[in-house]
Amino acid sequence: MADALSLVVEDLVVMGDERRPIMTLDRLSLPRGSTLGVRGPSGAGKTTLIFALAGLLPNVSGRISWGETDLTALGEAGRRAFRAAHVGMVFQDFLLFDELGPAANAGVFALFSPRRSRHHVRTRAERLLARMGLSSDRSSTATLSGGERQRVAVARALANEPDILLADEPTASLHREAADLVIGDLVAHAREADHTLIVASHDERLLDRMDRVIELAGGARAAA
Ligand SMILES: Nc1ncnc2c1ncn2[C@@H]1O[C@H](COP(=O)(O)OP(=O)(O)OP(=O)(O)O)[C@@H](O)[C@H]1O
Repeated sequence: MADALSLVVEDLVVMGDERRPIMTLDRLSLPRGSTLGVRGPSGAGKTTLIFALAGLLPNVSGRISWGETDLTALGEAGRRAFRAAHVGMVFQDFLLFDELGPAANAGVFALFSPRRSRHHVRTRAERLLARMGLSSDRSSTATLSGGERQRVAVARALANEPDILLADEPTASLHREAADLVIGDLVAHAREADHTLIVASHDERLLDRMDRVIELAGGARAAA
């Protein structure tokens, strides 16, 4: 596992399809291994910030430095390599493979892992699913409920033990009890080994567990 990384964001501007800024953040500094919540009204740019921090967006100016690496100075291939080495993501709309079962989805990173760590990723995925109360022997995720799909997506992100975990509304489609379990898993993952955790969320129970919370106002320049 790679060392945890600190984060420095400066003068971040993300441009939308019409070449207009859709998210701006003046400054954010996060020590390695800390947890951050991002709140803000719908459309404020929370998803955009999470995607930019993962290096998923092309039209980004300013600085996003994870340790020594400035993502805004890298091309697409460089950002992809950085993501593969460091970043786990929980997407708002899950992005599961419907035709694969929960275990195959949660353990999908085993396919891209070095041979020696594949078994570890798969075992960890199955352990996480069991802890979340999900049977791993179904052959498809198409018929799972929204909450169940959410838990598979969280298990997938955690199975790979990323040193940076970015999550977009990870509890949005869960009932309270399942949401609290997922919150416990995300925070435990961060605390276990000084992993960095950044979550965009409206869930106050989740935000309360973060070391810090920043507010995106949308449109206006934000600083943290
Ligand atoms: N590629 C794009 N081109 C133009 N505008 C975009 C693009 N992507 C997002 N937007 C707009 O940018 C704004 C921020 O979107 P974003 O999804 O980041 O908000 P959010 O805070 O995550 O909202 P929600 O809480 O509803 O998920 C929105 O007004 C959205 O419509």
